[in-house]
Amino acid sequence: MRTAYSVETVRAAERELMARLPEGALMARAAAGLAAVCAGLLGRVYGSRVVVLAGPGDNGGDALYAGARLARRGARVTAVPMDPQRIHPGGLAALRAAGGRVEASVPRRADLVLDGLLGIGGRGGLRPAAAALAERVRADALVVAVDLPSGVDADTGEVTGPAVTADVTVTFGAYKPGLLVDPGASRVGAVRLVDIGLDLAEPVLEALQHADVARLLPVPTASSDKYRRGVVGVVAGSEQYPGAAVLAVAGALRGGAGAVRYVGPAADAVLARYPEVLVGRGRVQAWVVGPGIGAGRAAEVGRALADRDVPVLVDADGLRGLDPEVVRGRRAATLLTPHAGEAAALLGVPRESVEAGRLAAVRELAERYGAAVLLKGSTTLVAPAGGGAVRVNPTGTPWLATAGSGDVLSGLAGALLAGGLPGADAGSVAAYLHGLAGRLAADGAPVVAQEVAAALPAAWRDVIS
Ligand SMILES: NC(=O)C1=CN([C@@H]2O[C@H](COP(=O)(O)OP(=O)(O)OC[C@H]3O[C@@H](n4cnc5c(N)ncnc54)[C@H](OP(=O)(O)O)[C@@H]3O)[C@@H](O)[C@H]2O)[C@@H](O)CC1
Ligand SMILES: Nc1ncnc2c1ncn2[C@@H]1O[C@H](COP(=O)(O)OP(=O)(O)O)[C@@H](O)[C@H]1O
Ligand SMILES: [K+]
Repeated sequence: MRTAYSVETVRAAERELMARLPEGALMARAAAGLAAVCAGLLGRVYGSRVVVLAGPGDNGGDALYAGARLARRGARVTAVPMDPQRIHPGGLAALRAAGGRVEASVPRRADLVLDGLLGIGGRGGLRPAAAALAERVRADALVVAVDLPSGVDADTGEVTGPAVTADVTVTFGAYKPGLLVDPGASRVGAVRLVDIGLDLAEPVLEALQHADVARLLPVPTASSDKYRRGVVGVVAGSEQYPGAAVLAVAGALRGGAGAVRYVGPAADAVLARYPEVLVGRGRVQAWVVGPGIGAGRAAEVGRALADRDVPVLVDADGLRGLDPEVVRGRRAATLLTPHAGEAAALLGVPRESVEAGRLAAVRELAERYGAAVLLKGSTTLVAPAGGGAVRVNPTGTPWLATAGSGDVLSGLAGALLAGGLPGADAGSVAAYLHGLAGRLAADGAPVVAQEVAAALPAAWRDVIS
């Protein structure tokens, strides 16, 4: 599991460690790690041109000390302060002692730019002086962000004004949520973690890895039969959108359900493609309600939710006007799977504010409905019902933004619910496999939803191998 920690937790761990170490030891560790990554990126340090954008706090200090290390190895290092009156004194002295220079404006030529403007102490978008420096960074230089790209909120990934876009981010002690959640995540480039010895408490964000998913996947045993493996009931599709039913069923079959039971007006289309499907109501171990059902089918959603002891996944049209009290009153797991537009409608806010603040939105929905919530999109997030760490999906590809791929995800997550996984596990494991299948199926070219479903067995095998 990859874990990310809040600024508050990182600061507490830093205080605890600093009390036991000589002054400056932590910054020295950070700077040494940063300089080592920069040296690796440069290849040849001697004679290279390095620009240090130096902010007023310790982030600037890290960058200046790293610049000093590179200068000692023969790099031509120029520091440009954001505010000449407020620059890390120790870092500045070290850089000067190593032969580095300080200039008021960004030099025209650089091989590598260190963004040491703001780290975890940054609040809001870059102020004008910092923004002006960041904008002058030449596109042909490698940009290395110190701890995080300046202008990205460390706790949320929000970007509320100008911000740096890095090729590589060297982060210290722990991943911060802002490095893993969009829009911040799109600005970090490759992330390198430098261990500085922090002893961290609870993470606020976590990302499953192959081994975690392999451990969670339900696998049949000698005593399994189709009922024990789990029957998924799929309430999906309409005369207008029969394909949604076929795709949700495809996801459920490929998700390891013992059987799939289809309820709705698209049975002919479903059976033509999947003769193994049962048609009509009956006992199930989880319901998937909503993909492509169209408006005005609230009664069917209500019927599934009223089965309070059976897990239910609600997606797409099923989410319209969903009553928090009904969901909160359930005993079995409920998993809601909105995209940003559907989440915005549930929260009564504009879509843009969900996209700008994805973590806050998914947490708010999980809290309001007392349910696990999977927020789809460029960084899919899954919040558990009772609070606790949010999962961010590390697989996936923008090629998945294709009609019907969300229907496949619903069926897949429904099968995992039927297999006994709790809501947030079912959602995050489904997102992981779905993302991996999307990558395998796309392989750099356009993909359609059916192909994502067809690639699920390959994704599954990849995870357990
Ligand atoms: N924690 C750890 O374990 C370790 C931490 N380390 C390092 O310390 C970094 C944190 O340092 P930090 O606390 O000094 O804050 P930092 O990010 O430099 O920024 C604060 C300054 O920025 C300013 N400012 C704020 N917002 C702004 C804006 N929008 N636009 C412009 N200015 C803005 C703010 O000014 P003010 O708001 O006070 O006017 C203040 O002066 C951390 O990221 C890591 O690199 C490592 O050395 C070792 C281990
Ligand atoms: N930019 C993106 N990057 C990665 N995945 C994305 C992106 N945009 C959408 N997706 C994924 O594509 C799927 C689309 O689902 P959804 O919006 O419900 O579409 P549909 O209703 O047509 O199936 C989701 O799994 C979502 O996470
Ligand atoms: K930075």
